[in-house]
Amino acid sequence: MFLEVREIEKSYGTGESHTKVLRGVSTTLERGKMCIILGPSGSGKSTLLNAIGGLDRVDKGSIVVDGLDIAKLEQKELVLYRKNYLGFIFQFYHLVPNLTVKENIQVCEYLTSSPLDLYELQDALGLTEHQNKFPFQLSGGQQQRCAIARALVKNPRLLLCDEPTGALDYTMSKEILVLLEKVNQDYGTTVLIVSHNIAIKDMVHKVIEIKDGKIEKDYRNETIIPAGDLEW
Ligand SMILES: Nc1ncnc2c1ncn2[C@@H]1O[C@H](COP(=O)(O)OP(=O)(O)OP(=O)(O)O)[C@@H](O)[C@H]1O
Repeated sequence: MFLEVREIEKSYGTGESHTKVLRGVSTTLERGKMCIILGPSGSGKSTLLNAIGGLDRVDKGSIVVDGLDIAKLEQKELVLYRKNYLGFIFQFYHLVPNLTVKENIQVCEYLTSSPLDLYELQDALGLTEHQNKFPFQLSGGQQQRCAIARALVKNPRLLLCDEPTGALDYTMSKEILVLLEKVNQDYGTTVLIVSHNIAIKDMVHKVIEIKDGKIEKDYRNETIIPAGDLEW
């Protein structure tokens, strides 16, 4: 199994402000599959994604990614894990404002000895004509495409997406979902998406629904609908 999450628990705060956010979460994901984590606001979706991404530590349980038990890693090893295994996409792109599209992607290209071809990637993501523009000269969808290219250039094994379409309108959201699907198909990248958009559950291989820090539903889709055909 590519990803195995076993009985993880996570709390924030102490005393009266103590909140148990993840209460024994277990799940798995096969290599090369797409998965969505759904659930109400505050249910623990981002906390789970951040734990898998090594951005936050869990209190109990284990998270094994491609054979690596990340809950056991020291801080320096966690940095290497994020560098060597992961790509991140967030709701608000987080591009470097004074770098062009191409330069934003290059920042991550230098993180690996075997990056994907920058120009092919720009082409695949429709960024070639925008490569010399700065983020403020781009639409939200174009900025997110740049963020996807930046996450992908180091050819990560796992792409973690926290509300990747949260700041985009319908058309641009769909364009980004089609791209994520293409990335999964063309590069075989395992993709884990946190979103409030329940339509996405029809285009992914696996659906996890969280409520109050526990998994309520966890199932595989028998059939999946192409992202371009989703309606919401
Ligand atoms: N660093 C933190 N310190 C304290 N509490 C936190 C921290 N991060 C998250 N929480 C709390 O943990 C709970 C779960 O947060 P999380 O962001 O995982 O939820 P979510 O399901 O992703 O919500 P949303 O859909 O609104 O983004 C919330 O009650 C939140 O306030």
